[in-house]
Amino acid sequence: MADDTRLFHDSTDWLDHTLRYPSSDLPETTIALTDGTTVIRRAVGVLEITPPADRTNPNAEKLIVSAGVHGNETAPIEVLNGLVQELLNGDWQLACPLLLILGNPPAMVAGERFLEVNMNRLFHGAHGKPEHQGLAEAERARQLEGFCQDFARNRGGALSHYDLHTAIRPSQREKFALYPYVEGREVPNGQCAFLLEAEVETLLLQHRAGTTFSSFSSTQLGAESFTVELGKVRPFGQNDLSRFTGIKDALRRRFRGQPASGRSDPSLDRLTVFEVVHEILNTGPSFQFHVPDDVANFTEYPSGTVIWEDEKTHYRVGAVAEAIVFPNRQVPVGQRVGLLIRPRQSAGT
Ligand SMILES: O=C(O)CCC(=O)N[C@@H](CCC(=O)O)C(=O)O
Ligand SMILES: [Zn+2]
Repeated sequence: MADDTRLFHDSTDWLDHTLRYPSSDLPETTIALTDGTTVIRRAVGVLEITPPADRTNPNAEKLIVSAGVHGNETAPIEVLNGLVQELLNGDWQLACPLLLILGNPPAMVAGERFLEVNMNRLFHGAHGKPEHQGLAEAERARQLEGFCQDFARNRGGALSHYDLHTAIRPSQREKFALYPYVEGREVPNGQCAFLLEAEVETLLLQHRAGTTFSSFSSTQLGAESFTVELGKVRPFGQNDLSRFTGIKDALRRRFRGQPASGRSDPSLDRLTVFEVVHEILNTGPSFQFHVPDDVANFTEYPSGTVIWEDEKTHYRVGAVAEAIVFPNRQVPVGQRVGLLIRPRQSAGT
């Protein structure tokens, strides 16, 4: 068992510490576990954990895992905190470098998606835009980018980033991942197998680079990055964590450097792949969104349905039915109101 009092002071664990000191600029603190693993608390809610130099890293990788970029998406935060506690308890040994992030501590305390501005639109340099100057969430996004850049530069191994979320709406597909757009990139089979191991059976291919955390890490750091939606938003303590054992077990397996489970390649057929056809943006005062507020993610609309309109345009579903993901009319002008998607069409179809 580690002496984690220097890391977490008077708090019971990492999450408790993060919620007690959400906006504090605490100095960096380092401890060594009895097995030689180094744990650095780089900032509130940010741990960089490195196994001893003589330990093998069988999967030759390093991992960034983030949760709580939206403060009210609590289940993945609880999952990550549980894994940290297991490691500090000495339940298992770490094989690869980790950067673990609880993204937006003040919003976590408030139980809100964000306080001033949606932090998952502030990456990839967007934190530097004039309209975001002085906002705490922009400063946090800039700080997190810096930690990720240092980690990518200083630690060896192939980099993956999993940014864990839960969705506002119910979903016809409970768990799904989004693969940020990087020109020419194909999802590696090993990543597909990992998603399936985590019980994530649906993958959505983005159609252009954005300002999300996963888009930043894939484009700027060359990581294999995914935003992973694991269920529905609920307050701390109200999550049924038995619905999150897939991701917890799969991450623990990677942290320990164990080989992927023995599923053979044909199992990859179980992954259903969608592509984004159209990103709906709030175009301003005349914007009308015709999708009801309570519609579930992946609800399908037949060809010809008018989805949104404004004084200049109306958008109709094309020749093939399209499904809605992340419908949310409560976003500022210029931001995403939803994504329209359809099953990926293979080349030639
Ligand atoms: O349920 C919702 O409407 C939002 C859930 C969520 O936070 N999703 C992410 C997806 C990011 C991506 O496109 O990779 C977000 O909206 O930031
Ligand atoms: Zn989210």
